[in-house]
Amino acid sequence: MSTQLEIEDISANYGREPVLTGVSLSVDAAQVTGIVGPNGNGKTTCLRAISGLMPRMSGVVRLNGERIDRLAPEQIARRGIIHVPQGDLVYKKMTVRDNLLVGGTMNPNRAVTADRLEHVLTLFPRLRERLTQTASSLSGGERRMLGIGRGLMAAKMQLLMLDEPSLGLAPLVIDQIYEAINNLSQEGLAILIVEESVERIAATARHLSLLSHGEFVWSGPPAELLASDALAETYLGV
Ligand SMILES: Nc1ncnc2c1ncn2[C@@H]1O[C@H](COP(=O)(O)OP(=O)(O)OP(=O)(O)O)[C@@H](O)[C@H]1O
Repeated sequence: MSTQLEIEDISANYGREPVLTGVSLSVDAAQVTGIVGPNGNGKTTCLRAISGLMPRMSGVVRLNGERIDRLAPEQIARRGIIHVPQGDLVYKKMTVRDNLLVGGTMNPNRAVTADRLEHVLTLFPRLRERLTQTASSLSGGERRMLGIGRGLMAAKMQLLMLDEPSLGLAPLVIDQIYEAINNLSQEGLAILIVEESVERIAATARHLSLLSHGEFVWSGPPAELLASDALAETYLGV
């Protein structure tokens, strides 16, 4: 399995306090990798560091062996790193179709955009049924699908990063979102997901890393984390 993304010894901060201290991680193609851990421990910051959104950081980020940590966010996006942030950042007054087309504005031509649109609508049939509706009329789950779908309109996709894709959704909708994630992974995409809950991501991820106070304190297969009372008690408060 080829390694798509490697981060090495990343430290980052917003102000005086370090938020990440020397974290390293790799993400393989055709696999789902998860970062889990309690709120406020640096999970989102980790994704932001990969996307080039952390001006105060050190360490190395490589995509397919090439360093990208000195590139601007838009250059990193053009290399194929898709970052779907937490919350549903959709344009509420625009239709589902137009929201998706916004995701394809950097594409080289219309044929690529048409191809991507068909891919997204196959992945999320609900969006096909609602193409001409405004985003404001969608349910929470449909809005989440639209946010992910907009990211997937990009011409180049090397790594998909999702920040808490299940947040605030009903279990049935979470299952649908994770089914789409599984399909994307089977198509060969490397996927990195931040989730607070280990249970939510355990069946999908091949590998999890547990972030606590800005450091990875454990990495391994999800079953190992679920089976460890000591890890769960110490770091997850369960
Ligand atoms: N823009 C910012 N400016 C200053 N501090 C920030 C900023 N964003 C996050 N922080 C702080 O950095 C720390 C890590 O936040 P981060 O969002 O990465 O954690 P998280 O594990 O993803 O938690 P959550 O799931 O709640 O987003 C927190 O203490 C947070 O308050």
